[in-house]
Amino acid sequence: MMTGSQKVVLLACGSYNPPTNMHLRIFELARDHLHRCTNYYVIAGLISPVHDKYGKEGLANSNDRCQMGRLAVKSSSWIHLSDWETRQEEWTPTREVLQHHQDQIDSAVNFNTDPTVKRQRLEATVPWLSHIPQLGTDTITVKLLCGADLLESFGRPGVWKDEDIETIVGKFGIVVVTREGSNPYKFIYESDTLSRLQRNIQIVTEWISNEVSSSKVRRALKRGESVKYLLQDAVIDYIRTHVLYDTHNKSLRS
Ligand SMILES: Nc1ncnc2c1ncn2[C@@H]1O[C@H](COP(=O)(O)OP(=O)(O)OP(=O)(O)O)[C@@H](O)[C@H]1O
Ligand SMILES: NC(=O)c1ccc[n+]([C@@H]2O[C@H](COP(=O)(O)O)[C@@H](O)[C@H]2O)c1
Repeated sequence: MMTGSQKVVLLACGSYNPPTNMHLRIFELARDHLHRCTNYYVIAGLISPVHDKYGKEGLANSNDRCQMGRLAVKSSSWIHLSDWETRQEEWTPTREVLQHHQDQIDSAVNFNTDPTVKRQRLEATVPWLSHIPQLGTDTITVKLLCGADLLESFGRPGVWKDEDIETIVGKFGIVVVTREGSNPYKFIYESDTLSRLQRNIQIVTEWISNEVSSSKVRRALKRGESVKYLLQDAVIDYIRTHVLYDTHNKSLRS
């Protein structure tokens, strides 16, 4: 970590229905870009699966989505799963999800300067934070990590409140990974709010474009087609064992 850099936690929200290797890849791409091109130093990544009451069609239950998320992030030393959203009574808007994790981090950082005491308390209360070796007393900012499709959903009427967009981008900041079929530069140019807040938007170009999406994976699973190398093997095993995504009677090829 270079002196003067700003510590960051990247939080990505989504259905994770199921978590794919692209969900992990966008974290690696974003971290690599931020370290090479900005002053940000990424200390952790967080995957936050959405609440069951978000009500998206075909959403597997959150317990299964969190279990698959935990299995998926096992291949990473710095990406963790946060099940906080799924444990709430209702769906939580993304601005509040970011704020909750920011508050957790702030209270952990300020709690106690004795590293042993701090770690013990974190292990008991916020295990993902206790895994961060560089947790000192510096300010840590949570940023939203997303694909360009999520950024473009900001423009869909009635989906996001204007004040939430203002806070998410203006206060926290957003890191956007390009995705086939989206043009985040044009989208930002056409939005007065996003153009004004452009300093807080990092765009990361995925040159090795790969249109893996959870919906395509679900379709393949339903047809009994192989999804090996699109998902972590442990996630495929979990789907098979728990007969998710209409895989019954299908001999899921691995
Ligand atoms: N191939 C990809 N490239 C860039 N970003 C992606 C890609 N797949 C997922 N993401 C991003 O990961 C986050 C979580 O995505 P989500 O769980 O909604 O996955 P999805 O594959 O888009 O789902 P679905 O196909 O079910 O709509 C979102 O910000 C989304 O834009
Ligand atoms: N107003 C909001 O805060 C808002 C609106 C739409 C989607 N989201 C979040 O975006 C993520 C992805 O949603 P979609 O799969 O519908 O694109 C989910 O985690 C969801 O909670 C938040």
